[in-house]
Amino acid sequence: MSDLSPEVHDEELDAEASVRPRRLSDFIAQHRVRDQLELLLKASMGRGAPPDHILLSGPPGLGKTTLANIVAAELGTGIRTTSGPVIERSGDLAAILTGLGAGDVLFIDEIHRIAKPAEELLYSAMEDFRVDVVVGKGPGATAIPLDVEPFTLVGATTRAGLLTGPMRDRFGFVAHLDFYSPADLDALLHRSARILGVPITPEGAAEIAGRSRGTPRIANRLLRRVRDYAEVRGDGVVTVEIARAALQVYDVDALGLDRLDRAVLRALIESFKGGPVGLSTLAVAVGEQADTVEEVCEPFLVRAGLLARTPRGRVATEAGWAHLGRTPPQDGRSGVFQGDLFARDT
Ligand SMILES: Nc1ncnc2c1ncn2[C@@H]1O[C@H](COP(=O)(O)OP(=O)(O)OP(=O)(O)O)[C@@H](O)[C@H]1O
Ligand SMILES: [Mg+2]
Repeated sequence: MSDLSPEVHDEELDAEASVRPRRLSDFIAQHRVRDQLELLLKASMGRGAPPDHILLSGPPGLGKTTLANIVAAELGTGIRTTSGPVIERSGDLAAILTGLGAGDVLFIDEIHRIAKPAEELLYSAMEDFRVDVVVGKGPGATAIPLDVEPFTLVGATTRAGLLTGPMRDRFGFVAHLDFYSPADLDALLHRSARILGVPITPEGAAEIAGRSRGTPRIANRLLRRVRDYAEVRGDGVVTVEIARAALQVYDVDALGLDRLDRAVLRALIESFKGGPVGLSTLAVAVGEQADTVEEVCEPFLVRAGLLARTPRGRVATEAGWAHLGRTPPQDGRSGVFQGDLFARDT
């Protein structure tokens, strides 16, 4: 996995923990979501009842897990963490639900990947704070109703579109996290550098911020890599020169694209003449899972205006061609995206 992938590396968990904000006031940017959450939490504490269930969606590394933990910290309650793919049988989920304390937060990561029977059990728990556990099989099976303490479900998903309607409807608060601006990431880098004890100049921080693909996790990761470089090849201070030299070593280009992003763009342009080409074909061309290309590379390539998703497939934009230093063919047959009416972000 590359340095720019927003997914978590194992050895990274400790490093992330040290800079992870604990309270809402430490959470950088995303002001709208922050304000809305603050209202929701304060109102519920005033009433002495747990807040509505909360759904957090957005690309990897933007702060969903961080916010889930912040919700519990602000409420002063316990938090139980699990994830969709882990809950295979509804019995697993029933055990978790009945073990919750009053007012606890249940955090289910990747909630779109929860198995169907467990999902149905979750409906009644979310709505009525009770679950029916079926014991036995066939005609002799009986449903035993069990009470669940009032709790708040915090669900996180990178693919809100994959959630079923009934599931989405049961969340009283839905927040979508968006990519961070370079200025936000700049503030985040200064905060992380302070916590890690890394001396950094304003220009050094700005250079890293601009190449972090709008993603806090990547900004923090690049900061750690640049710090390594500064300590080994410099005097420990992260300056703009050090940041540039280090990011070159780590193969991060001026827009923050990494090797896989560039491979996707290059395949699209060089192998498929700019598209349109289907996602799975494109994924095979770069030797990656379609999911990874769709969830990790594409959101950023689309946001950077280099690639567009159309009903006919993926196409490179003019900026995409230009980023690879190429001009799109002018024969009218190329897939250059001109911003047509049918473009949609699916
Ligand atoms: N708003 C923020 N302010 C400061 N740091 C942040 C913020 N958002 C995220 N981070 C940092 O980025 C890291 C990644 O965030 P987090 O683990 O919450 O992402 P995620 O959305 O849960 O990603 P995934 O979808 O991969 O689970 C955290 O360790 C945290 O340090
Ligand atoms: Mg997470």
